[in-house]
Amino acid sequence: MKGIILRDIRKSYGRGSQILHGIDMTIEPGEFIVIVGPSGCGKSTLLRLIAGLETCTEGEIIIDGRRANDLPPQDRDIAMIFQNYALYPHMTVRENIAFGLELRGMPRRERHERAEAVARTLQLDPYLDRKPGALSGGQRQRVAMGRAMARNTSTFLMDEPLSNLDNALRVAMRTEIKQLHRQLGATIIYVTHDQTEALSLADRVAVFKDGKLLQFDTPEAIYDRPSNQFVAGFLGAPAMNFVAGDHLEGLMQGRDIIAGFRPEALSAHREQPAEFSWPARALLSEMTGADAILHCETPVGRLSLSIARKDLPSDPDNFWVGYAPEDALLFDAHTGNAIWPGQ
Ligand SMILES: Nc1ncnc2c1ncn2[C@@H]1O[C@H](COP(=O)(O)OP(=O)(O)OP(=O)(O)O)[C@@H](O)[C@H]1O
Repeated sequence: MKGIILRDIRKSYGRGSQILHGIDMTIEPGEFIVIVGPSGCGKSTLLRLIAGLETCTEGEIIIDGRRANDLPPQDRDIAMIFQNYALYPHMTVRENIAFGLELRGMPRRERHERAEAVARTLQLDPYLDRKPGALSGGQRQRVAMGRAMARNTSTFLMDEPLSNLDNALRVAMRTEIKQLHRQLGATIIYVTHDQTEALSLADRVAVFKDGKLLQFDTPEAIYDRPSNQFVAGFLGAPAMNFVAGDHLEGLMQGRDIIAGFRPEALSAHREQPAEFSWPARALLSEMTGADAILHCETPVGRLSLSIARKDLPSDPDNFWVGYAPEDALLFDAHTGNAIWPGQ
């Protein structure tokens, strides 16, 4: 079977410092997987295990149907792209892209032809004779990807490849990486701590925390049906609003729950709506374009609303925040696990 299967992967560095606690994932060929989670949760460690740069303490890594635990990195048909590009400053773009091919003994002419073909795909052909110092951050990033692509591998591992770029470039490169993925049909496993990157790039998102995989699903499922309160709060910007269950009317009673409302699920009103609302006072409104993010203070705590600018309250010191109980996602206050209707 093609693809990558991780079975009960555990990793510890010496005694008492377990970094990964039994990770199970099946990655289909051609999938774009994004691994997301807070700093230190083990994302890079998992990538390094798949690449073969580290060995796992327990568990199995199956690549294209073959147990790969003992395969050296060069025999895994995998290319890794790091955030600090690792380009050679004294080499041209052509030589940088062709570099890995030389190590594999490909003749010079063929190497350069291959580098030029890859450069065309990445729209780097005007820069083939330049050195990295004369390129923008985004162009350098593309050269690093070009080097990985030149090797014709079926799987790319990317560790925060956009984190050194400024915001505008990051957004542009996101689109490029997505297009490239369509073009190459390769499997991509991409690590980031940026939830926007995760939701916008991935076919499936893997959310990690403290060395555990909390949820592995499509961006839509992760957003709409998070499996627990951490996942709900980590993905989505602004973050989900959490309200203690005993403050809520119209929701199930008799169980300790936390209700989560996405910022777009709340509304602002000049007059008190007939039901389900809290009085509010604005703290800050951020213009994001046609919409605005309204941060406000209410008796149930601070809330963030994402609303059309035209719906911003005319009196920021005196308005109402409305909610519909059916829009709340419910979490067990003790375990943090999601509670779905009927449970
Ligand atoms: N060689 C090592 N020896 C001991 N501990 C290590 C080693 N490499 C990583 N760690 C620890 O493993 C944990 C996970 O590190 P990892 O780099 O996988 O996290 P990450 O999720 O990628 O974080 P970040 O987003 O900050 O890069 C960290 O606590 C780190 O200190």
